[in-house]
Amino acid sequence: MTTLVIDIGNSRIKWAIADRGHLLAPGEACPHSAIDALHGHWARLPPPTAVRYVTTAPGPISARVTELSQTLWGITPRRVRTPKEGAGIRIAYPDPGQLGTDRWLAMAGAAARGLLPACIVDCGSAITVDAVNPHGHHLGGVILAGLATQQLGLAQRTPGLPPIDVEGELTHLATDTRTGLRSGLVLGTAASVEGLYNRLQAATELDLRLVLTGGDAETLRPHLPASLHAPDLVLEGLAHGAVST
Ligand SMILES: Nc1ncnc2c1ncn2[C@@H]1O[C@H](COP(=O)(O)OP(=O)(O)OP(=O)(O)O)[C@@H](O)[C@H]1O
Ligand SMILES: CC(C)(CO)[C@@H](O)C(=O)NCCC(=O)O
Ligand SMILES: [K+]
Repeated sequence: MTTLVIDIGNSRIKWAIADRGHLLAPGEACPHSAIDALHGHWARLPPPTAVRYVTTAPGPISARVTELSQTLWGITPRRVRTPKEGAGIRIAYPDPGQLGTDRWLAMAGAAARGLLPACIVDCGSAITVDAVNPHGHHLGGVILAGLATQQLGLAQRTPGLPPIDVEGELTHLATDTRTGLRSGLVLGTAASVEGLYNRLQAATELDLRLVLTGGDAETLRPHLPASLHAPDLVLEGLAHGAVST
């Protein structure tokens, strides 16, 4: 009775096999451009009994994932969508369907791990920062550009600047262009997240646990106070939500 859970983000596809609400070993994240390689990975899996996915980027990639699942196992994957209330989370948006399903699932994953009250920061193509109280009530949140998205923006609008390599020295007092760009990206984004976290703590009057997930969580974490890294929170929420909703 295993379920293949898949998170189709704007940059990458993440997946794992889940059993009764818990993740077994997650697979490697796969860029959209490498989707054909998934066929090879999935063909080696013991056939799942169900396939569930979340997408923030509907279109050809979701269609391709659906086709792979149908070809390999004859299963049409179910797309999960944000409910008003589900998997231990009540959504703050008056129109819950507007909230990215990955955001609901990350909150559900945090609730399932007993991490509430929390400020959940999903560091993907976009960075989302959401506050959830101890009862699983989502209180709201914000969306900003992620690291790769910021890099792309600079590369397009300021083509005279060199490309940014996130590996290397970080300092607020950079004395060369590459260090300044890298430090602005990493330290500047971490400072944004920290500032938002502090403001959310003040606004909600809650002692929120700072929980990081998403592809850039590890890059940002060293520059954030006492944060907890939960690498597969969306997939965990998907595994958990699949059995509880
Ligand atoms: N091996 C890698 N390949 C590509 N991006 C990577 C890799 N490792 C880390 N990243 C970072 O991951 C980020 C994307 O994260 P993630 O895969 O969680 O996003 P996503 O789920 O596709 O996006 P979103 O949920 O916002 O639609 C990029 O900003 C990039 O810097
Ligand atoms: C913000 C992203 C892209 C983050 O993956 C996703 O959650 C999304 O497409 N959200 C829809 C808009 C919203 O959450 O309000
Ligand atoms: K995501």
